[in-house]
Amino acid sequence: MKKIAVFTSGGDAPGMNSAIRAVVRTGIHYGFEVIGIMRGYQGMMAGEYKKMELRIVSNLLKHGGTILKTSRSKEFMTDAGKQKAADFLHSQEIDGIVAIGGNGTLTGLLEFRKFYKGKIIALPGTIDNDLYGTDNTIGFHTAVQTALDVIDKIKDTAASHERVFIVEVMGAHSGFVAVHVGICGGAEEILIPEVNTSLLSTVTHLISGWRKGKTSSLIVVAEGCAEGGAYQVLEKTKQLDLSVEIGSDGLDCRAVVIGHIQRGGTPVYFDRLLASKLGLFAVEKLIEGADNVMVGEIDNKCVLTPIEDAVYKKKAVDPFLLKAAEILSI
Ligand SMILES: Nc1ncnc2c1ncn2[C@@H]1O[C@H](COP(=O)(O)OP(=O)(O)O)[C@@H](O)[C@H]1O
Ligand SMILES: O=P(O)(O)OC[C@H]1O[C@](O)(COP(=O)(O)O)[C@@H](O)[C@@H]1O
Repeated sequence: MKKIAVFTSGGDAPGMNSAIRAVVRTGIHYGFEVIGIMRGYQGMMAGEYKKMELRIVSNLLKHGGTILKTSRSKEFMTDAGKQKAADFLHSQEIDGIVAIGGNGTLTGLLEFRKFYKGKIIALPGTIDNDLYGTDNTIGFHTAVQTALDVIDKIKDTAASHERVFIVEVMGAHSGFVAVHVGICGGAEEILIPEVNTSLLSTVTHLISGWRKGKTSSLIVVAEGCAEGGAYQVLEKTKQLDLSVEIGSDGLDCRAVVIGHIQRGGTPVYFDRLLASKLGLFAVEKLIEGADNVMVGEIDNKCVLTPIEDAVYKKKAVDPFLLKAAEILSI
């Protein structure tokens, strides 16, 4: 093995740059040529790349986003697209690829295996933390901290106006961000895709808190929860008949969608450290012959998991955290 390629794909996540830096520096340290493919699978099909030198990755640790850019590509989902991408890698004599991305990127790698002859290794880069085989994904901690900073501000207004705020965080299919943000932001209720909750019981629980002296409340909603996003939850709440519980005035509710702010910004130390460790580990394992695996960290140890398991095995939200969220918000 002489030449490896690194790329970022799918939703960007803070810490991806630290991962690129670690892959490039480890590769060069062990005497490899490292190239950076631009714009994920899109750039791989178009043959867009640059040779990565040591100093290209200088001063990167503190920057959000990804210097290699990223994309979501429909063409790569076709066999013709994957063949084009493999032809490019074969023409450049690339012996192994290091992919940094989320669930979709890794699903793409499983398909790509049939087309590309070299070795394939993946790093978990997504704010969603929804990959099996790692306790945390690169970007998750920063996204949680960013959402929490917003919620701390919103809670000032909630307290001053004695309001209910329904705040939507990212997570189309998973509630990791919502649960962590909810516990740390002191949410009365957390709605996530993994748990079916009735809105009536959510609001009834909220009102029981007001009866015990609360004068403001926070509901954290993951964007993909069954009741919909924050604005849908707000509309449905308005339609509930709460006159018996709280009189004719109802609840004074507002909805906020935090959105893509959660994907950007300076990575917190945890994401830089995780990305640095996993980037180094990935290249070392690639050199040793690892293939079709994702690197991750479980109980502080770097581990390998087949990409198939990382994608298809379900990482569950910790039931202890759900219990903590419920008990600590009474
Ligand atoms: N089943 C699939 N087959 C081939 N490529 C896929 C498949 N699923 C996803 N991809 C590729 O991976 C890209 C990134 O996936 P996406 O879900 O958008 O982001 P993420 O990796 O952050 O979850 C997609 O735009 C697509 O090109
Ligand atoms: O950037 P887009 O296309 O609006 O994507 C939004 C989605 O990306 C995420 O932020 C991250 O998900 P992925 O890393 O799996 O792409 C999701 O939480 C959200 O649903």
